[in-house]
Amino acid sequence: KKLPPGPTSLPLIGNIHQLVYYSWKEKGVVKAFDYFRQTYGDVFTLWMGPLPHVSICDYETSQEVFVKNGNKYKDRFLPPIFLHVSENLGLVAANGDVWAEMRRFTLLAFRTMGVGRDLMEERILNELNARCAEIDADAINGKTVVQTTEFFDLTVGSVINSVLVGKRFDDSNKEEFFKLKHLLDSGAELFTIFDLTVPVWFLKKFCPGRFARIVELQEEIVNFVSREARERFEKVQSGEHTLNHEDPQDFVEAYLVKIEEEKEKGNAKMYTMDCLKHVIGDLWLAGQDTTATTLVSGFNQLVNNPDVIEKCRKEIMRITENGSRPLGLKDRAETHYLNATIAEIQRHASILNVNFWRINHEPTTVKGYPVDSGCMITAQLGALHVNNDIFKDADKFYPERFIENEKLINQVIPFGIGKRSCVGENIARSELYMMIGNLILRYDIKSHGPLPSTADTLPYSSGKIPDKTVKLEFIKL
Ligand code: HEM
Repeated sequence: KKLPPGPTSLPLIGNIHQLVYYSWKEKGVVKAFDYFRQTYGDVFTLWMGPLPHVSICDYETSQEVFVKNGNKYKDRFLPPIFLHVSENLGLVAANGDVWAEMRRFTLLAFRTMGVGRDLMEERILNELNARCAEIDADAINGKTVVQTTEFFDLTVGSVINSVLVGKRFDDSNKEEFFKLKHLLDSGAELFTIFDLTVPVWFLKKFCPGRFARIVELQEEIVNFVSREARERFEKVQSGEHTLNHEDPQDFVEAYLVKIEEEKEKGNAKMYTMDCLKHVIGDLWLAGQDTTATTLVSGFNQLVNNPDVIEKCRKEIMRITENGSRPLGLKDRAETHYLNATIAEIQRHASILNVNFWRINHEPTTVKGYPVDSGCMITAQLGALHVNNDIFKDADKFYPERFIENEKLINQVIPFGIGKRSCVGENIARSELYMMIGNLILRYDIKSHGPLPSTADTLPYSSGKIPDKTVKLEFIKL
C-alpha cells in the first residue's frame, strides 16, 4: 500500500507492539505519537493489526485535508458495537444522509436559539449566578471550599439540559443529574478497547453477558437523557402541550416542530422520535463531560499559575469598569489576555488523546505522500497540541505565546477540524469564556491543600482526564 512513512510493521499485529512500547517508554499515548512525529514527520502511518491509520500532527496539513478536501472525509470509523446501539442514527455514531441532515438541523436550531449570542449568554449567566449564590450561601468568612468536578459537572450539565429540554438542575432534581453521571461513569468503566474493536457477532456469541450489559447500559443512558423529549411528545399528542412554531425555546421543541413540518410535507422518514432520542443523547453525552473536564483541567492550571489569574482579572476589571457589570460575550474582542489563557487551557486540556478516525475512501495525497484508499485518517489533536515545532516549550502553561504571535491561536483546534468537527463548539466556547471570566472576576481562587497535579491521570487511554479530586477555595472579592 502507498502510505506516509512509519515504523516497520509485523504481520497480523502491525505496529501495535511499538505503540504499546513507546506509550510505556514515553509515559503516555500522546507522547508516543509525538515520538513518532519527531521520527517520521508530521504525517505518519501506524498499522493497528490489518488496518493502516494515518495521523496528521500539524495544522496546515489538517486544514488542507479536512477543510479543503472536507467532502471526502465525512465518514467516521465507527466501532461495531457503537453502530449496533445507534442503528446509524444521531450525530456521533452515524454516517451518511441521516447524519448530514441531523447535523444541518442541529446547527440551524442552535443558531435560531441564540447560540453564540445574547440568548446563550443569558442562559449561562443565569446558571452561573444560581451556582454562585449557592457558593456564597455556604461561605464562612467569605470563603467556600468547592469540589471542582461536582461544581462544573452540575453547572455545565444544567446549561446543556436547559438548551436541550429547557430545564436546569436545582435542588428539586439534582439527584437525577447525579444518577445520570453515575450511569455514565459505569459505562466508561465497562467499555474496554476490546469491546470497541471486536465484531458484534463475536461479543454476542462469546461474551453474551457482557454484550447484554453494554447494550442495556447504553440504552438506559439514552432513554434517561431523552425522557423529557418523549414526555413532551406525548403531551403534544394528547393536546396538553401546543408547540411554539414561531420561537421554539429549546432543542426538543425545535425538533418536534420539524417532525410536524416534515409530516405535513409527506416526508416523515428522517425526523422521527427514534432519531431525536439518539441526537439528544449524543448532544448531551458529547456536550457535558467535554466542557466540564476542560473547566476542571483549566482551573487546575490556573491555581498553579496565580500570576495568570491576576493578569486576567486586571484585564476583566478594566473592561467591566471595575466589575460593575458581568463579563459578556461581546467583550471577547477586547479581552486578549483572557482569550489567550482560554486557548492555552484548551491546548493543555485537549480532551482526546486519540481523535476519532475518518475513513479514506479514495486514493489521495497528504503532505506530498500518496495515500491509498481504505485507510483510517485523522488530525491527531493531542499530538498536534504538544508539537514543539509549533508551540515552543509545549509542556509549559504560557498564555503569552498567543500574545507574542497572534496567529498561533488559530492552530489550537480542540474541537477538531472539517465536516465532523464539534457541533457544540459555539456553546462550549461561550461557556468557557463566561464561566472562567466571571468566576475570576467574582472570586480569588486558590487550591484547598496542596497544588493539584496538571498531569493526565489516564495517559494510556483515548481520553485525557485531569485530576478530578481537587477542592478549591473560592474567596469572594
Ligand atoms: C470544551 C468542550 C468540547 C470539546 C473540547 C469538544 C471536542 C470535540 C471533538 C474533538 C469532536 C470530534 C471531532 C472529530 O471527529 O474530528 C467533537 C464532536 C462532537 N461534539 Fe464536541 N466538544 C466540546 C463540547 C461539545 C458540546 C457543548 C456539544 C453539544 C452541545 C458537543 C457535541 C458534539 C457532537 C454532537 C459531536 C459529533 C459531531 C459529528 O460527528 O458531526 N461538543 N467534539
